[in-house]
Amino acid sequence: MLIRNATLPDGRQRDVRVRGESIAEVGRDLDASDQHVIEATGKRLFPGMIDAHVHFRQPGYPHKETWESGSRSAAAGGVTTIVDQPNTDPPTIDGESFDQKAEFAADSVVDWGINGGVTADWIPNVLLRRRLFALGEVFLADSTGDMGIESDLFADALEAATDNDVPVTVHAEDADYFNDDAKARDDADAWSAFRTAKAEAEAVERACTVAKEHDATIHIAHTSTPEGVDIASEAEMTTEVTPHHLLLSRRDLSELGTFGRMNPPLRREKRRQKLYERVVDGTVDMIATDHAPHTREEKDASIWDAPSGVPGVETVLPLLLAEARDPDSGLTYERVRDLTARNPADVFDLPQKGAIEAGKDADLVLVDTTETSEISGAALHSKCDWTPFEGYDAVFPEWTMVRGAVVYERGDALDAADTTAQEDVFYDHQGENVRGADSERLE
Ligand SMILES: NC(=O)N[C@@H](CC(=O)O)C(=O)O
Ligand SMILES: [Zn+2]
Ligand SMILES: [Zn+2]
Repeated sequence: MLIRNATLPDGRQRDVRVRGESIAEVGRDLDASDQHVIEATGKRLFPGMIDAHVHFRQPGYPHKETWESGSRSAAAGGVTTIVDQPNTDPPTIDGESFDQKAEFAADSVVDWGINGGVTADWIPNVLLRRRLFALGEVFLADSTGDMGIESDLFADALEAATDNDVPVTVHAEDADYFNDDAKARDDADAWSAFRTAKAEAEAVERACTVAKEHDATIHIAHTSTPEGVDIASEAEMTTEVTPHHLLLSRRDLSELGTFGRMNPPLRREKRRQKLYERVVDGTVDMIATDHAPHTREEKDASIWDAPSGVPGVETVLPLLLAEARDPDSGLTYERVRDLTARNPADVFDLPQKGAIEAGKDADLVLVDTTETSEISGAALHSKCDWTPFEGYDAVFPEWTMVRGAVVYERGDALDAADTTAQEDVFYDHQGENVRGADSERLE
């Protein structure tokens, strides 16, 4: 198959030849005889996004999301690899729970990784020898699933993971710095007042210190403050930022209400802007969504009762591409590529992923950045039919390819001239564990 005359993120126009599961060749005027040709003139081709932080909810909460619905949502958003977090039921903390989740993951149309969690009951020697993507998110405070742990256990877990060459990702909040005064309030902003910016900064600082003591590196999940990013970056640790912390602030809570409750919470507009600057200037390593679906019914509760978390896997790349269209944002298409593909592949050691180069997996997304459309929760493919980005401008993929197989085609992109809405199409495809097949499991 030949994708002809696509514009790459750096602006070069190239043909891309896909053979089997891989990119065979990237060049100009490649021979197209005997080839299925996809015409891409005027369109941009991106490496598929690696979203290192999603919650697909199976086993345990299939009414919120399943591997099928979550991975379709990912594919429709141009995400070709996802990494699932351990706060499912049962939590992913031992061999059995890992294997059970891996069976659910067989429903995924995109490639995947499974993270392992740490609780008092975890079985490190077994868990760390599975084909684990990373240990994490290790919860330094309670979030959905109440998996918060004490400092001593964190240090032990870090040591065990590092001994087994397993990366560690950390949910860094410290409940000692939560502001109990906020509990007297019942407006949506009370959650942001409660889980303070200082609680994040302190936890990042402590986690980085423990990591240095153990000669280990850690990756800080969903950093929501410029302070947290700076502390981690000065300690030479890596960070991710979610689309909601990048684009939303406490100002938006009057509209979002309890649907805007997540951990860590939305911050003040000034902090959001400083976080954005760090995403633009390269201090932040990657964007990851923390896709945390909950139903409308669940979210429609008091601020102290609503579950924490917002969906995001389908809207993240479309939102970033819309940002990159605007030269004033400072975010370039190249930077978007780095934040969504190159850097996560680098940080988490996925040499086969993250770039449009000969020899890499053919994980590709074709977009038309000359136009935007408005995000509508009802049109998304997640079981979660709402989004905090309702009405935002976005650039959705025309199609998404995983290891050489087109897994998703947008209905209205099939025949642009025909405006009678056509159905989006998903093609059968079995996503694979990016850490290798089960049968190759190490002893
Ligand atoms: N971020 C959230 O607010 N919620 C996540 C858990 C987490 O990532 O902390 C969830 O699983 O619902
Ligand atoms: Zn978290
Ligand atoms: Zn999370």
